[in-house]
Amino acid sequence: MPVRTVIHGAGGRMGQRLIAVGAQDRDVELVGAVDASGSPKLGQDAGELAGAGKLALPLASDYPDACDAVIDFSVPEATDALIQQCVKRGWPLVFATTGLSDEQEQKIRSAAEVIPIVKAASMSATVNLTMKLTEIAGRTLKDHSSGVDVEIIERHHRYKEDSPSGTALAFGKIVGDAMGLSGTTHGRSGRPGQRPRDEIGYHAVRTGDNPGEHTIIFGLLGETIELRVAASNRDCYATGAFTAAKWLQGKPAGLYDMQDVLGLR
Ligand SMILES: NC(=O)C1=CN([C@@H]2O[C@H](COP(=O)(O)OP(=O)(O)OC[C@H]3O[C@@H](n4cnc5c(N)ncnc54)[C@H](OP(=O)(O)O)[C@@H]3O)[C@@H](O)[C@H]2O)C=CC1
Ligand SMILES: O=C(O)C1=N[C@H](C(=O)O)C[C@H](O)C1
Repeated sequence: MPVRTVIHGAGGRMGQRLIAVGAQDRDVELVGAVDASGSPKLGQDAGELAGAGKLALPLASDYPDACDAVIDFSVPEATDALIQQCVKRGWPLVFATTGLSDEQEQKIRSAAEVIPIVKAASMSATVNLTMKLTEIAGRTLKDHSSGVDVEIIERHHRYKEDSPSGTALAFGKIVGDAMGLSGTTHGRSGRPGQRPRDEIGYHAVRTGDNPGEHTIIFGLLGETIELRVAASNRDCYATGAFTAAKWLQGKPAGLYDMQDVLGLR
């Protein structure tokens, strides 16, 4: 049976790609396209809006009566209402929105005591594989005699509102845990002095229509290793989100991530 899926944030850049990718997937049935109650796009056919042809699925601010999973790519402010719905109805949730407050993060953790949730800053398979490689690099280089400087550069489109990206922060957490680095700096200017050893530097670039690119630099004395992963369009995130929605079927309540979905744990 196809996984009956609701897309939350269906009118957005990612939402439209989810509609287009989901419409082509025989193991998925799109049963809801939810967007903000004030959106001027409400009532439009989600398939036509996504350039995927008519799907008889109007963009709406409310949910259908039944579904097997909700996939969310929206805004942090929508988190409360979204998780209330999912918890009330017992619906599994794939949560992809980034830039949450600590309070919103806590609400997701509480909801995961009741329903199964996959939450990941990136749904892309190659980004998640790069996270595994980053962990290995961090563990391997942790005690290198020359010292190791870790800098994370992320590039995204001009419309992105949060910074650094959720994925850059996730890379930073992985490398920080692996190497015991506790400090952070965001860009540098003026005369900050010599680079402290225990800090991770984040650099957020915003240009054009870049769908997402991350480089993790491990700088030693005498050599450098860089791990770089780049999307050429948004479909890697959409495909990963549907993989997660299928994986969630029959799972018990809990907070999972794409490392669990992809067997990378
Ligand atoms: N984890 C991952 O793999 C990825 C995560 N992301 C994240 O996904 C999020 C969305 O990105 P993107 O698609 O580019 O952003 P967009 O701004 O294009 O889309 C957000 C959508 O959410 C809608 N929205 C706003 N308020 C609500 C609400 N209360 N209920 C339902 N929908 C609402 C917006 O409607 P309106 O325009 O009318 O306000 C818009 O259609 C970001 O946080 C981004 O970082 C993005 C790509 C990959
Ligand atoms: O806003 C985006 O576009 C993206 N956001 C996510 C993030 O903040 O990490 C994932 C991806 O890089 C695209």
